Formats: sequence, C-alpha cells, structure tokens
Amino acid sequence: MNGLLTILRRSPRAAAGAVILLLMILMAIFAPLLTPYSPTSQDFGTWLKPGGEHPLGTTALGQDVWAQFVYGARLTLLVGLSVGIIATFIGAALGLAGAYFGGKVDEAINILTNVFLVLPGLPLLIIASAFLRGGGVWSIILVISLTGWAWGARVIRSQALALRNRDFIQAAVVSGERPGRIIFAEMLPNLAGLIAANFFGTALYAVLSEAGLSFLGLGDVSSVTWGTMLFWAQSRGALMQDAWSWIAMPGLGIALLGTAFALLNFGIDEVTNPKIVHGTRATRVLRAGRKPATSPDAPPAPGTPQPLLRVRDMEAGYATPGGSVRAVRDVSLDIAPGEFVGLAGESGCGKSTLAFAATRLLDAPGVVFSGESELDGKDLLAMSPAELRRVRWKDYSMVFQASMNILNPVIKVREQVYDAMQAHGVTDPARLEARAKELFKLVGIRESYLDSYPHQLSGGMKQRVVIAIALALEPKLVVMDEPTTALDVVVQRQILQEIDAVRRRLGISIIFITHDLSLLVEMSDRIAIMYAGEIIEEAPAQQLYRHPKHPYTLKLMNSFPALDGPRERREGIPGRPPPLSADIPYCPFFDRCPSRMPGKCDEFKPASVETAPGHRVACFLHSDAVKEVAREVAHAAD
Ligand SMILES: Nc1ncnc2c1ncn2[C@@H]1O[C@H](COP(=O)(O)OP(=O)(O)OP(=O)(O)O)[C@@H](O)[C@H]1O
Repeated sequence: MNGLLTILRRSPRAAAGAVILLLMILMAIFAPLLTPYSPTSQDFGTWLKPGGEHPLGTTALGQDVWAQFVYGARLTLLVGLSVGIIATFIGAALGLAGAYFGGKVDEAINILTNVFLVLPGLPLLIIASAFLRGGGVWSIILVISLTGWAWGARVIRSQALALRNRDFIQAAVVSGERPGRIIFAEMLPNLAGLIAANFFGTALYAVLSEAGLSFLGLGDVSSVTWGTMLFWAQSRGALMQDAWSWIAMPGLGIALLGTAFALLNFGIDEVTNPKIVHGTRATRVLRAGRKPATSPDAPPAPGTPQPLLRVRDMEAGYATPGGSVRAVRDVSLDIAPGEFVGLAGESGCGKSTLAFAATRLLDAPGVVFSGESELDGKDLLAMSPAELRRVRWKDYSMVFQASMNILNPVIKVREQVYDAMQAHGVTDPARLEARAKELFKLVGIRESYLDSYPHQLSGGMKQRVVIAIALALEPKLVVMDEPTTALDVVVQRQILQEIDAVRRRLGISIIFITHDLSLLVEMSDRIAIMYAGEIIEEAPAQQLYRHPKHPYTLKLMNSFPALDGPRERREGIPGRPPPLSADIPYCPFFDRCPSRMPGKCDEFKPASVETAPGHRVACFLHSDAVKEVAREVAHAAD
C-alpha cells in the first residue's frame, strides 16, 4: 500500500490514471444513484433524442443510453480487473517458477509462453470465444485471460532471472530457505512494481479485447457492457439514425478506461524501472526534492585535470514495497584519467549500488533518486538506451564477481571475445584475431585457449577471459566489482597484478570494489571508504594506510591481516550499521564508534572535510564542520 502511494506521489501519470479509474469504479458502484432506470428496461420510446428524462436519448430497443453507459461500466470494469488479476497471476506464477526452478521446468514454461506469444491474438480470441459461447461474461474473462498472460510471464521471467542471480537470493538458497519462501518473500517483493505495471497493461488489453469481441458479436450480447453497446448500436444503424450518443458514450468510456490503465502502467514503470531514467531524469531529480543537475562545486582550478568519471550528489537505492532502501546517500566521487580508485567497506554499505548507479546499470527495483554521473563530460543518466549501448564496452566496461557466468557454455571463447568487438564495428577477421590474441596475452592466458569452450577453463581463467572482453575495446574506464573474490588468493593476486599492468599500459581508469582493504592498499592510487551508503573517508592509498583518520577506517584496517609482519588474530567490528531504510541525520558510525562523542556525534552529521591534500574525512574528531542534512531528499525517497 505504501509502495503504491509512493508511486502515485512520484508519478503524475500514475496519479491521473488512478483518479480516472477511481471515478469509473465509483460510477459503476453507484450506478443506481446516477440513473433511475434499469439498463435492460425497454419501456421507453425508441430512438428518442437526448434531453428530458433521457439525457443521452434511447436506443433502437427503447433502452436508456445513460443507464446503459453507467451500468455498462460494471461489466467492462469486471472484465478488465478480473482478467488483470487472472492473467497477471498466471504470468507471475509461471514466470517466477521458470526463473526459480530453471532447467526442464523453465524450458517447458518457456515453450508454452512462446506458443501463446506466437499465436496471433485476435484470431485465437475469436476461435476461443466462439468455442465457449453462451458461458456469459465469465467465459469472456476466461478466454481473454488465456490469451493475455504470456507477455507478462515473459517479462516477469526475465526480471526474475536477473533477480535469481542476485547475491541476496543466492544467499537465501544456500542458507536452505524453502523455495516457496524465496519466491514469495524474497523475489516477489522485488518484482512488485513490474507485476503491478503488468496488471494494468493486461487490464487495458482485456478492456480492448472485450470491446472488440463484443463488437464482432462474439461476446455475451445479452449483457450490458460498453462493448455490447457498440455492437447493438452498430448493428441497428445508430449513426444513420443520428443516435451518436449510443456510439460515442461507450467509445468514450473505453477510451477513458484504457487511458487510465495505460497511465497507471506507464507511471508505475516510470517509477520502478530505472532504465526509464532517460528523459525523465530531470523531473525525477526535481521530484526527489533535489536541485537539478548543477554542480555544487567551484569550477576546478586551472591545470586540474578534468575527472573522467564525475559523480555528484548521488542518491540511489531500491524502491521496495516496504519503503525505500537508500543504499547510496549524497555521494560525490571523481575518478581521474588513468587512476585506480578502490572502493572499500563492509558488505551492504552500498559499494555495488554506487557503481551500478553511476554507470547506469542499476536494475529494478534499483532507482537513481537523484544526482549526476558524467563520463568524459557525457551525462550517463540522461542517455537514451541507444546512446548507452554505444558507450558501454567502448567507453566503459564492467567486470563483476560472477562475470565469468556471462560466458555462454556452448560457444567457443574466441567467438565470445570477438562478439564485443564486432558489436562495435570491428569486423576485419585478421584484426579480430590479432586483437583476441593480444588480449589473452595481456591477461595472462595462452592464446591456444581461444579454441576452448568455457567449461574447459578454470574459474580463474574464465574470469581472465571476461576481463579480456572488458578490455577489448580499450575503454576509458573499467568498473570491477569484486572481480576476483570467488577465486583463490594466489590467482586473485596474479589477476590483480595483471589488471594493474594493463591499466598502466593502456592508461585506463579503474574503479575497484572490494571489502578487502589490504588488497586495495597495494593496488590503488586512491581509496574511498563507504559506510552506510556514504563515503566517510577518501585519501591517496598510502596516506590512508599510514594515517587513517576515521575510526571506522581504523577498525576496517584492523580487521584484515597486515601486508607484512607477523600473523596475528584480527578483530571484527562489533555491532551493525544502521538500517538503510531510515534517515541518518547524525554520524552513521555512532553506535559502533569507540571514540564517539554523545551529544555531538549522535546529534549532528559531520561534513566531509579535506584535512590534508586529497584526504577527506567526515568525522567530528577531525573537524567541527556539520553537514546540512537534506531532509527533503530523505523523505522524497521514501
Ligand atoms: N534488490 C534489492 N532490494 C532491496 N535492497 C537491496 C537490493 N539490493 C541491495 N539492497 C540493499 O542495498 C544495500 C547496499 O547493497 P550493495 O550491494 O550496494 O552493498 P555492497 O557494499 O556492494 O555489499 P557487498 O559487498 O555485499 O556486495 C544493502 O543494504 C542491501 O541489502
């Protein structure tokens, strides 16, 4: 319910759709108050003109057109909403089951879905309704539901598949949760927006199909719906008799109801689907109560290199039915050309969300609430899907922890390396082959492995192949989100050294995400530490290693083995970060901080202040500067 209210508040389209739909429902419920006549009563004169007791005139059979219109809304709405529920239920159940169980179950569901998608809709509707004729309105509902579920199943399955591979679902599977619980409690809430949008899309399809079938005389012509009104009006030659209202009113009703469903469908999609940021970003930023995309910073000093990636005031997270998770909170970050920037912090502090949001990869239910992300001066958040396709891989690429799973098991590695290059216009076979060999050399794999299938390679080698693919077009930036975490320590280190060598050779920038701070200290030029969605400290790597300032950074350092020196037992950090669904208008580390100052750290939020060149920290131990908390943002995101 909360989620729906949030959507209505955020999307004027959805709100307009909801108002129209509500008015229609009220009209249907209170029909007896709006007209004294029964819609089927034939007690009046035929073809009466509008006026007097019959504001919209009467039909060829002597029925009151206004009574037919207001009562007709009942069955039309019943068909729309019932089909919406039934078809969405079938689509969601099959889509989720296919994505969750995979294998043969998915295959069977996929075949069934494809069959229904391939069958032409209208002829199928006509045949099925002719077959079930005489069954009244419920047979129409059944027929339209049967022909209308497949698209929803396809869309929900593809989103559920993406979700199935998310870490938190995998963790639920590994921890032995029952499939039913995972599907209903873990996956379904993440798909709520999509399912709601699908419901209204299907309801729209149902209203139009019912009207079409009834108009063709294939519905239950004895019932009163806007579709049967059109059928009778047409068959009795209403236009010839100048009885325009008999045709115009049901037409208008269908158009308005269709518009309401379409607006709700688009509005929900707009809010819950982050890929639709294009063109709506400015409004979203404003809706989120945030200033539009202008830099708060002073212009860079002359001679300062322009950052390659420039993230400003980023607010991102997840719109869940229980409210928003604000996983990234007012984060600004610059990555210079050729720079290796490490992003560290405990699990769940928002590192991946920041990387995904900044590179426009955040999938539903992820949302960029506000902020800017520019790559080489180009606004990534405002790009159209086509523009994004052009810059991905070419200007920036990504390697994730489970990236090796992107390799298709039945296609040779060579072709998969070629693919990325071919998609961006490299077609000369000699060039492709030379480049593939060069890339394999770069990432330390013998070129003979180009002839292998992925299953013939070890995990480390597959991950190297993916890194080779990510480097294929020499992008300016590579985002690496725990690319080596699944590998053993020796392989991890080797790959990292190779990545670093490649970076220096090609001059690319790298954002490297991990919770292993000691690894970052070795590799990075600069390190940013995230905690509870915020960057709480940022400094050149060695400076951070030698002079960490934030108590959290110190704790994080102590929880990993030292780079050199004797082996000793390391302590974890007691306590937990605050929940990311709440406002945190004070220091987020307060509860766990050994140096906390009650009355200060739990009352005010420390501003991030530069305490040494390039070293910024947000902690009252180092500066008294207080950060103004943009409360309007916090609330707009809920
Ligand atoms: N699909 C989702 N729906 C709701 N909340 C989510 C979703 N994905 C992530 N979150 C939440 O967002 C927060 C930040 O997650 P994120 O994955 O960005 O953290 P992280 O620092 O990268 O963690 P890790 O190191 O474990 O990958 C976490 O609290 C997480 O529970």
